[in-house]
Amino acid sequence: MPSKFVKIGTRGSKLALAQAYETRQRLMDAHGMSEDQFEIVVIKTTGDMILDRPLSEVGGKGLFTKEIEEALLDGRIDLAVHSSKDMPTVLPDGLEISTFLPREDVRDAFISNKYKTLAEMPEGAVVGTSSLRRQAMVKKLRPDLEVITYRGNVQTRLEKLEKGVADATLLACAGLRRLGEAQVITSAIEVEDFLPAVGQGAICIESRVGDEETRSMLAAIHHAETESALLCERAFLGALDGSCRTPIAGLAKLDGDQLSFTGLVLLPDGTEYHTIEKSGSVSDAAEIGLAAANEIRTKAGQAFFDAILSV
Ligand SMILES: NCc1[nH]cc(CCC(=O)O)c1CC(=O)O
Repeated sequence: MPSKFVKIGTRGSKLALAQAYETRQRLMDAHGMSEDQFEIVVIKTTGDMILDRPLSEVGGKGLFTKEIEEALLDGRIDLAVHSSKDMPTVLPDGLEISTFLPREDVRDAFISNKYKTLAEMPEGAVVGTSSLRRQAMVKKLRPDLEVITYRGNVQTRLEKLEKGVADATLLACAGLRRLGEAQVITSAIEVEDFLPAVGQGAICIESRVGDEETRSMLAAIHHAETESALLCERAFLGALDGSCRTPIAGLAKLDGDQLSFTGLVLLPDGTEYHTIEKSGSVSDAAEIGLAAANEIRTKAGQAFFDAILSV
């Protein structure tokens, strides 16, 4: 049993705290540790402070991670818990993603008090979302709907729905489940219709390179299948120079030692999109993601990528 006192760094949103508590609980179960051997250290990030603009307008990478990574490098925390979806593909020197927890439901949820599915919405109905990927995919499936962008955490987005600012919204099933809010899901949208963001539903844990004590403690809660899927998806995103704010989707599925990846890139207005499918051995997860990125770049052309990366 680790004798050390463990400091877990996290953002302060309800979802981030739920992820930190899940990590703490898994460590307690794996090592017979007690809650008082942990401290949850809440760190405010740039992304938490700017609430009045879409993140795509704020720009810059690592809006939800930079301040937490500084605390990790300074030794103020021993490990940081993140949504993989919000993690940049390039980490600062000296840090690594050492651990993935078992992935939750990867699907997006359709949430509405008026309609049961996206397909059922009448022409001109309003979907509110903060994500360019979701905006683009709604436009691809239903060009006749209106999409408005709004920001805020899961709670404030649900409140906006209550107030009638939009007729429906889309959120990750995983986040809602972790918040204990799964009852608000009107219907889960299958990934064949609505491809999730790279990393959606997967919690990852970042630690210092060379901190073997923390690493070996974390090894007991690591989920290798999730890591393989994420290696593939993050290689795809990284090679395309995308982030959680670009209209890029990707999902790797594992079946025994086989991995199949689907990737999708879209213009924000949904008028043009390109898909790619690649499969191979799980041991080549990152190579499959890279190959998919190279093929989709050739397929879509550089002008298309210049357009989506400058939005
Ligand atoms: N960008 C915010 C964010 N980051 C991770 C999740 C959901 C949880 C997850 O995908 O693990 C969310 C909210 C959402 O998209 O609904």
